[in-house]
Amino acid sequence: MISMYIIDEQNVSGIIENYLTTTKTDSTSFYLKAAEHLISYIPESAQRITFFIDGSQIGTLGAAVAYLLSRANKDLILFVRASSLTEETEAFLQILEEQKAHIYLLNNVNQLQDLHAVIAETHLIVDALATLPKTQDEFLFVKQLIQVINRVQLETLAFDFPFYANDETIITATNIVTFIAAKKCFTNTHFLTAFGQDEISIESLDIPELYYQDKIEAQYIDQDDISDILKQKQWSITDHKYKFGHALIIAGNVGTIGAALLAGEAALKSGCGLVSLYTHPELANLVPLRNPEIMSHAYTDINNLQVDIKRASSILIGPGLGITNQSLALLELIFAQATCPIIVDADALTLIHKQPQLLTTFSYPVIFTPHAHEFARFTGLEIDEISSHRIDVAREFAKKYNVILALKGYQTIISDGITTYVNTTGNAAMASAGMGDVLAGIIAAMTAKQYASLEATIASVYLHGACGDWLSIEKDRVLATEVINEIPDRLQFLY
Ligand SMILES: NC(=O)C1=CN([C@@H]2O[C@H](COP(=O)(O)OP(=O)(O)OC[C@H]3O[C@@H](n4cnc5c(N)ncnc54)[C@H](O)[C@@H]3O)[C@@H](O)[C@H]2O)[C@@H](O)CC1
Ligand SMILES: Nc1ncnc2c1ncn2[C@@H]1O[C@H](COP(=O)(O)OP(=O)(O)O)[C@@H](O)[C@H]1O
Repeated sequence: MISMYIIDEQNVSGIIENYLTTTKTDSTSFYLKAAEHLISYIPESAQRITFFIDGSQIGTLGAAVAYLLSRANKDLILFVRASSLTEETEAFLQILEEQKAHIYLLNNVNQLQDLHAVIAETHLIVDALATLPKTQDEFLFVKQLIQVINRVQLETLAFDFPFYANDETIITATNIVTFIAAKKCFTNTHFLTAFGQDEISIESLDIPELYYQDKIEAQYIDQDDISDILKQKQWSITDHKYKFGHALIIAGNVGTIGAALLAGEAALKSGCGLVSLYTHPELANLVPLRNPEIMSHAYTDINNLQVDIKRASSILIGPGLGITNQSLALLELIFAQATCPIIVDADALTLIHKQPQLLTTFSYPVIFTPHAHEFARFTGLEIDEISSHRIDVAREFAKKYNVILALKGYQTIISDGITTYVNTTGNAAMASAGMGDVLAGIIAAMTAKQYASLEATIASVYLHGACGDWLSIEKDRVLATEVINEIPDRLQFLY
């Protein structure tokens, strides 16, 4: 990918227009130059091609490509969905008409009945539609249009993004060439389910970042970003364990001690110098049997806990903790006494929802790590609403509560309310019990090692997914403990 930035698909036309006006670039030359690049996405074997274009700048790019193809003697059918077109589109269409291309104005639902037969005769569909429906009538029309296009099951090249009516009705493109930067709709769960990253290419249109930097909504995280973060900390031969941080973990209950162990082990393997685990009194003595490096205590040992709260360089609360009054009291204690970053995970997220006043009093970084269900419970939003607007809901939540949010799932979104990142590692083989507990442990270690909280969260999410990706090369399913064992090698690789 040329650009790792993500912008709203609805801003592209405006960015192109602004660029052309500000730089006083001749617009026809601009579209023709772009079309010369775009033509390489049209398979040579496609002789008869259907174009769908509209009044947007994407539509103009479609018309410009059609114009070049007509000069290469391709047979073209253009369906134009617009009440008004750009001047350049009008000009391209006029020449295309003279060259005997078939051009139809698409504005009537009755036309859709015959559409299928016409498209089916062609070899390729180019979707250069970008103007989303504004009225209910337009919506119904567009929905039916997309259904007809999809029923033909032809190879389909989408310009900028596969046109959609709503989350369920998206043109099933086989290839996508997106302009300027990646698009926000690509992070929508429905879109992610329908398309793979491999199907998306980016064409910058030679528009410099200056013309869209105020429109950047988020950015994908790449390996270099993580290396840059990790390299900020260099260890010396004289370092002792406290230099590598002390993670305090409050986790586990009867039946879920595994969650506490997974978080603790993940923190250790992520390079934390010391892990203190406070857990259910009946279980504390079992912890060293599984992992002797972890210092274990009963969470009823409040005196020791208060000392550790002051000594810790990060505090993780929640994995397998249970939703009890005892857990709530521990959460309140942490929020009252912590002097370091706090990671709020799993059951602690559910508890904090009942005590929102806690979120008005803290003066240290707080990191929330919900999966979609936990986030829905916290925010009261429907899971569908979250899935469709992952960047927006994550950013708004982080801003509202002044926390760092990692909204987990495929392409985890991380935001501090100002800058938003989209993770590029991780896969469905990782969808197994305890995987979130491991991530929480990694974040606890990274924050304990004094990486800035946002950077620690980004690096942890990327590292966690990178372990899963590495393991899934040879396995269909990846266990949480396998990810833990992979951490040191992946960490070293990323440094
Ligand atoms: N070995 C262990 O001790 C384990 C303990 N765990 C702990 O068990 C407690 C409960 O965990 P959960 O919150 O996963 O509760 P559940 O596993 O009970 O899930 C609650 C609900 O969330 C839904 N859900 C889970 N993940 C989702 C996602 N990514 N998107 C949408 N819906 C989703 C489920 O369908 C379910 O309806 C936590 O404290 C957790 O840390 C789990 O991490 C599993 C492993
Ligand atoms: N399909 C997927 N693609 C990428 N990452 C995934 C996928 N499914 C799960 N994960 C990752 O695994 C972790 C699961 O966390 P969570 O749901 O809290 O699990 P648990 O409660 O069992 O510990 C998250 O970090 C999530 O991003």
